[in-house]
Amino acid sequence: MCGIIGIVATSEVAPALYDGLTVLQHRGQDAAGIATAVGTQLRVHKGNGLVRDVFDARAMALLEGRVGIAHCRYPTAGSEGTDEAQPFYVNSPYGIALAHNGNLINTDALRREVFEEDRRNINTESDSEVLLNVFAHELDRERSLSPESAFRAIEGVNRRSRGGYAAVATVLGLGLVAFRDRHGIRPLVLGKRVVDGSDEYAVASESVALDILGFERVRDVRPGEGVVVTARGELHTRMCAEPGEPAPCIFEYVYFARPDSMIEDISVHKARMRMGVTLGEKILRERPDHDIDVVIPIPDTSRDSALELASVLGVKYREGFIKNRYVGRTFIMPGQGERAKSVKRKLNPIPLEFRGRVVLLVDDSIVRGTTSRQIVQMARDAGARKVYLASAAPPVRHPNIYGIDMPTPEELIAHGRSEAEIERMIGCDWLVYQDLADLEAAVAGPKFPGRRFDSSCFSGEYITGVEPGYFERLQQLRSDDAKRQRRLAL
Ligand SMILES: O=P(O)(O)OC[C@H]1O[C@H](OP(=O)(O)OP(=O)(O)O)[C@H](O)[C@@H]1O
Ligand SMILES: NC(=O)CC[C@H](N)C(=O)O
Ligand SMILES: [Mg+2]
Repeated sequence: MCGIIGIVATSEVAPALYDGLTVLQHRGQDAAGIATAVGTQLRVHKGNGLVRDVFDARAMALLEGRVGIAHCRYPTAGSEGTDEAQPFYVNSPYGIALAHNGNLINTDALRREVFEEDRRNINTESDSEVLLNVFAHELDRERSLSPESAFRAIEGVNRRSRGGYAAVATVLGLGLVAFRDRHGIRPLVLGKRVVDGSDEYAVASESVALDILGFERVRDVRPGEGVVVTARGELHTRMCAEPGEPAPCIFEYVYFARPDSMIEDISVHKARMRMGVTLGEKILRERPDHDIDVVIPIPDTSRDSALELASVLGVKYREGFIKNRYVGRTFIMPGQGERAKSVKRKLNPIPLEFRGRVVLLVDDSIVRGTTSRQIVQMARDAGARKVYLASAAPPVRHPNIYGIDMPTPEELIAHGRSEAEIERMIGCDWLVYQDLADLEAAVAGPKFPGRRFDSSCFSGEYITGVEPGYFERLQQLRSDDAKRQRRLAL
């Protein structure tokens, strides 16, 4: 899952883009980049690493301009190489830089089309470079450059592209362009601030980026909608696709987004608290005579749910694992070896919270099972009498194809396994998962009952449909094994 942000201001935007990226860092730790428009030039600086490692004073000085976009990357396509860091750039028409969060599922067909019919070169394996070239080609068909022509180009993109995408672009001579796929799978939110009487706008993956930059959250960009903010600060919006059924990704609420963000008018923090309540109620239903002494969250993401769950059970909540704040998120690391090592470096138990106790560990989700297997063992080693495990999300049994890098069913611990088998593999005394209907109701909350989400990694239902052979090809390209081979070749 990547983080994107675009800003049009009345003063230099690079410092704000940088600050915005630092609060979107949890969405992608592999690479980062900023592109700004100044006069007739696009300035781009990008590289592998965390935001703070990619930019230094020299790079920031280069990034002049009052219109710009930025990206932090967690790859779902292509390699982890520097040349696939974003934003991507094309010099024609006008000069366009684009940053993308999501994953296209018709990349191969589009890549062929772009080369054979649009006669454009794609230099990397990245789906985002394909998306940029589709947009560039569609814009090139227009006679002039205006918000209207950009909207028609976005219509073209939406007609041709399938998958999950939220994108920001800067087009020389126009300003900032942003768009979102017709199901709104990936998030994108619009913000506004007034500086010395002038309007300034920003779009970002998460509202937390708007908050820290002093932009007020106006609303989410609608599924299929295009947004243009001209370099002079005029906002234009238009629907650029046949309306599709909205299906925002539920995994944003489960794991990806920061709790202090609002997505689709739903507070991520509140959604997680409600997940804790419904999971607690399930435990009370299924194990009314439970013997749990203490509820312990697996930091960071599960905290909101664990606290509420403990209160529903009427059991005390304790922080039993201390997280090394200098180790990043482990789930979004590229290789299994690195992920497994990082859990140990990241979490350390406080034995007195475990010794002689029956503990219920709570995590937001169990994906590959890397975290839970180690954590359960750590709890036992720290002296727990019994170790139970609760997951605020249902079993992840199916690949995600819209921007979360879980492409290979065999790598998912729950794929093709019953809950009893998973329990045995994880080594806990019992395991409880949230039911999907409860998760969806918890996220929708009282304000949006019955709202539909993209829950494909739990249900196996893909709102875009999937071409035959797609999963097999994805697996060949993106399994941990394939990634290891590619890294060796770099
Ligand atoms: O079953 P797994 O494959 O281990 O994946 C699931 C775990 O990974 C994530 O934690 P992560 O360390 O990435 O981030 P966090 O600190 O935000 O919880 C998530 O919160 C789970 O703890
Ligand atoms: N997680 C994402 O949003 C990834 C964006 C894009 N598919 C890439 O791999 O760079
Ligand atoms: Mg975690």
